[in-house]
Amino acid sequence: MSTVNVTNVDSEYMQTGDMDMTYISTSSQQTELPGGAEQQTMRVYLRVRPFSKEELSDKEDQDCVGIENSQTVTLNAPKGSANMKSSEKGIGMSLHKFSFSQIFGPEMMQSEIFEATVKSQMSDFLDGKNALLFSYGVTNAGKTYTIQGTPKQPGILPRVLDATFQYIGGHLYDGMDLKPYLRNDAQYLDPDQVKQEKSAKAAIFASVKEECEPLRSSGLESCSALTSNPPEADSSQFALWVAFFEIYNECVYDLLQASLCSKSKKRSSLRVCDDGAGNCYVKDLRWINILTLDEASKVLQFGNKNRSAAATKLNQSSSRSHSIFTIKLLKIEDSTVTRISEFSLCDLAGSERCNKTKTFGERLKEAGNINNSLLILGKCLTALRNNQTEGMKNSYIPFRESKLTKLFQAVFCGKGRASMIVNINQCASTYDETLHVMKFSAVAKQVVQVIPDKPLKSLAPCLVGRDGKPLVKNGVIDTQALESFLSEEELLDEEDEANMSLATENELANMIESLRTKLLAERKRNLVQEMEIRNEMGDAMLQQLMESEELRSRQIEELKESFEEKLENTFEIYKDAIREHAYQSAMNNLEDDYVPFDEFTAEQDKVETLKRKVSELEGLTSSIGGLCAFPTVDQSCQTHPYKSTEAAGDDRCKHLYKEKCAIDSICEDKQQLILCLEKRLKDINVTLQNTRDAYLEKSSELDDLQRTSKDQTESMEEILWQNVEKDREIASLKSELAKLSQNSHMQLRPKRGLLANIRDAVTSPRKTSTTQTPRKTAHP
Ligand SMILES: Nc1ncnc2c1ncn2[C@@H]1O[C@H](COP(=O)(O)OP(=O)(O)OP(=O)(O)O)[C@@H](O)[C@H]1O
Repeated sequence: MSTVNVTNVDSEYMQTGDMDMTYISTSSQQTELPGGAEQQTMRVYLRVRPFSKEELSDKEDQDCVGIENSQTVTLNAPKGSANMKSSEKGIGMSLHKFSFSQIFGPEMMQSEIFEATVKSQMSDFLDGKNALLFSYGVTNAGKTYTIQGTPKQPGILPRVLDATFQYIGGHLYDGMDLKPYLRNDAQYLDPDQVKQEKSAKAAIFASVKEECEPLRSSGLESCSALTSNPPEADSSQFALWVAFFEIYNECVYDLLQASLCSKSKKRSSLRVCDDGAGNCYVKDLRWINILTLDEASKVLQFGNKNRSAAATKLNQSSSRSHSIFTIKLLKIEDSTVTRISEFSLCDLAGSERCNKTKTFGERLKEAGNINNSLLILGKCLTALRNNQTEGMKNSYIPFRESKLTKLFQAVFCGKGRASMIVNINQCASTYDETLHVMKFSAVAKQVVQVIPDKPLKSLAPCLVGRDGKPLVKNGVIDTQALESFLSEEELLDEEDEANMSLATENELANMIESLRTKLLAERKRNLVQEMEIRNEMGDAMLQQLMESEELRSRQIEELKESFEEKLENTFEIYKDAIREHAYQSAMNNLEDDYVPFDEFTAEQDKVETLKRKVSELEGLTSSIGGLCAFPTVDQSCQTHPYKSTEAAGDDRCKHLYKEKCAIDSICEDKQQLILCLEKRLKDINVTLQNTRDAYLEKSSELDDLQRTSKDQTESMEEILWQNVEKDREIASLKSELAKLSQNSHMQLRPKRGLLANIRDAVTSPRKTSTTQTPRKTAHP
């Protein structure tokens, strides 16, 4: 096996060689947090028990356990063990290495164990904080020996009691009228109740009188005081109350019930309830006020007599239950309890497996329950560890799945410091179970605890009277709150079966009647609560809907505005472009035929003048023709008798005729010009017509564009219409919601989950609205 440096390695386990598996966690890290709180990994100690004579003669010593140093131990699989067999098949390793906060070898004395393990918890306890110590291991590994010890070798418990009495010194409160109540509170007892307490205590002591050996006489001298005593001048006093109970087959039994000693009667189990602040406690558990160490010793002996100690093949006096001894220290100032701290020492049942112990019937059930509660403890520790590991998803911690973890949930969640002593023997025959225990402890060692510097304010005790109603809490009497959680805890219980078999028919009927009344009250309370939650959720949903509606309308308004602006801009651009285009086209067409206006009017004037001249000449010609028929040139020369006058007239005619011809030709030219101008006019008209056509064409394009923009406007209107539909949906949702809350007033609906109901309520109207709402037809 290769050696590894075990310090500062932070993995759960790592392989260090062919046949070597190392399970190490960072050795107990302690960090100071702001505000003085302390954060550290759970302290897990290992105690290795010495071999007994029988074990040595049975050749149980096969070097399975090797202590390397004060924090590292190796486990070497012996031949024939399941672990060796699987490692031979290539599954897993045969050599395992584990690290602990501290390892105690077989030679370690009880006093050394006490000093090294519970020192910090002890001072926490005396300082007003809670502490929890587990002993965990396979059966016959030395758990009870470590916790309780023997009269000659007292274990941790008697030493804790002794150290507490040493601390209290002369400040002991012997009034017995202030008693622990629920989990963290105290009750003020009237004289009658004090009498009852005294007689119960006397009954216990009477039954153990003869057998009791005072603890102090048997070796507690070495127990040193862990903290300095309260100063003499300090007027505060301390009362010490103890309880002793066991969890057997997932039922809680009080080990200090006097009746338990008689075998004829069946034991009644106690209920684990919630005090309303998330702290579980054992209801009706007997608390005994102890004034001396001798009294404590008697209480312990009495409880031990009651323990379920059924014989198994491995250990004739093996304890088959988890036994829990709890000490409560009440600090009393001016007749008021100002502080309560609790130290629980839990001796867990053996963690062996069924096949190994050859268990059958009742023993098989025991083993199942033991393994189950240890499994849940392991699950809780694993979940706690995982939740504290960065990057790991927060997982559910199954505290409430077993009585054991339910009771100590608060301690694991920061209301105290927990530590664990893992007990192992070195026997080859129990190697596989021992390996299992070691792996479990590797997980426990990685659980981080945050221990507050001062006792938590929320744990400040509440003092209650005989009726259980608080006298004062934070200076204010809060009877209503207490009443509500007391009625709750009555109803929170899961198991009454254990008591049922003992009850008479009448008692059962009464019980049923009272349960029915409680059930009705509980239903009523639930209904009110459900209504409140519904209303709250309804209001929240309505608020959310209104906000989202407002946001959507705002968005639509903005969208609409931006669209309109864009459309207007586009229109303007198109209009300008069309105007420009029409002008350009007109200019292009006109350019070729362009006649300056002045020239054109001058031409027209000339034409008019010429026309006038032509008509004058025509008038003149016709008047001459009236006097003498105008002859042809040859004819006039042959026929006229008076030649001289005739010749003069002929010349004039000829001259006129020439003038007329010249004028005719000018007229003809002018006519030509007019025709030409008319033709040009026609051409200009055609050009104008073309320009108008082009303009019309562009106009139609503009119309198209307008139509397109109209379509866009319509699609926007469509969006707006959809919005209206959404509004309708919202309105229908609101009315549905109102109906729902009305319904919840009217009838108690089966509790199938509030969220499911709301989801139904929310989804059903949506479906109908989407299928039935008529769609708006598009505008033409
Ligand atoms: N460190 C030790 N030194 C001497 N004897 C020890 C030591 N540890 C345990 N023993 C003895 O071993 C036997 C078994 O121890 P114990 O009853 O404490 O085991 P256990 O783990 O509590 O068993 P179970 O789970 O069955 O109750 C007892 O006789 C006890 O006295």
